[in-house]
Amino acid sequence: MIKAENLFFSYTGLPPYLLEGINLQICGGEYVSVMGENGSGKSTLMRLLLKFIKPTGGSIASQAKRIGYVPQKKDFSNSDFPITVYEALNSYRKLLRIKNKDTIVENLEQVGMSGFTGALMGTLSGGQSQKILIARALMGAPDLLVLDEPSTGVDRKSQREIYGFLKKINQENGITIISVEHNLDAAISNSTLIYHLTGGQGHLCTPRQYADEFFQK
Ligand SMILES: Nc1ncnc2c1ncn2[C@@H]1O[C@H](COP(=O)(O)OP(=O)(O)OP(=O)(O)O)[C@@H](O)[C@H]1O
Repeated sequence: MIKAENLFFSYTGLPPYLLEGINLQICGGEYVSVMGENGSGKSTLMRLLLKFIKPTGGSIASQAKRIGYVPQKKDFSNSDFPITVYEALNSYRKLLRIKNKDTIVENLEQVGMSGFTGALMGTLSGGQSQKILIARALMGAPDLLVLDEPSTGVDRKSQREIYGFLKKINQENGITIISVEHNLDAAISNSTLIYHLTGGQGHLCTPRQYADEFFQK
């Protein structure tokens, strides 16, 4: 699905490198949680995989047909440009040139937010906005969904709903998921693999192996 080979990256293009010789292969159908300390380069690695930025060295190959992206939580409350949930999704629908307007309600239904079409984005709670961002990312039926800290600023109930939903679309619809996580419980109980990034390098392991390593420290 996605393969990074000998990936080097620094924001200046010069040493020292933030990412140093990353080799990562993620097969279709996996649910990979990317863990690591603040500043270890998790979001940067996601931006590289999404081709938003170019690697300083190495290569990235992706076989994903369509990628949905849920960025780090945004605060819509102070927006100078108030926009309803429907408008937010409809503009994205137009961008993707999806003709069927029913897609908007169908996607909102999937995340349990169909009653919120007329709500202003700025009036939604953290969990509600995150669900809307997930609904938006699912437009166009992606085969790969990339999320950056989906549970930040989200209460426990909404976290349970969001992770339950992500696990469901991974297991039932076969959508590959790569999710930057600080939530250890969620990573261990939901993902099929964990990618641990530290000191510019990473290693892939099972949630079980990760938990064993974590609790031995
Ligand atoms: N656009 C940028 N230009 C220069 N440096 C940046 C840029 N974006 C991030 N950095 C730096 O790169 C390093 C890694 O940032 P990144 O956001 O990838 O880490 P992270 O592991 O996702 O962190 P966190 O867990 O805090 O979200 C940090 O030192 C950050 O300051």
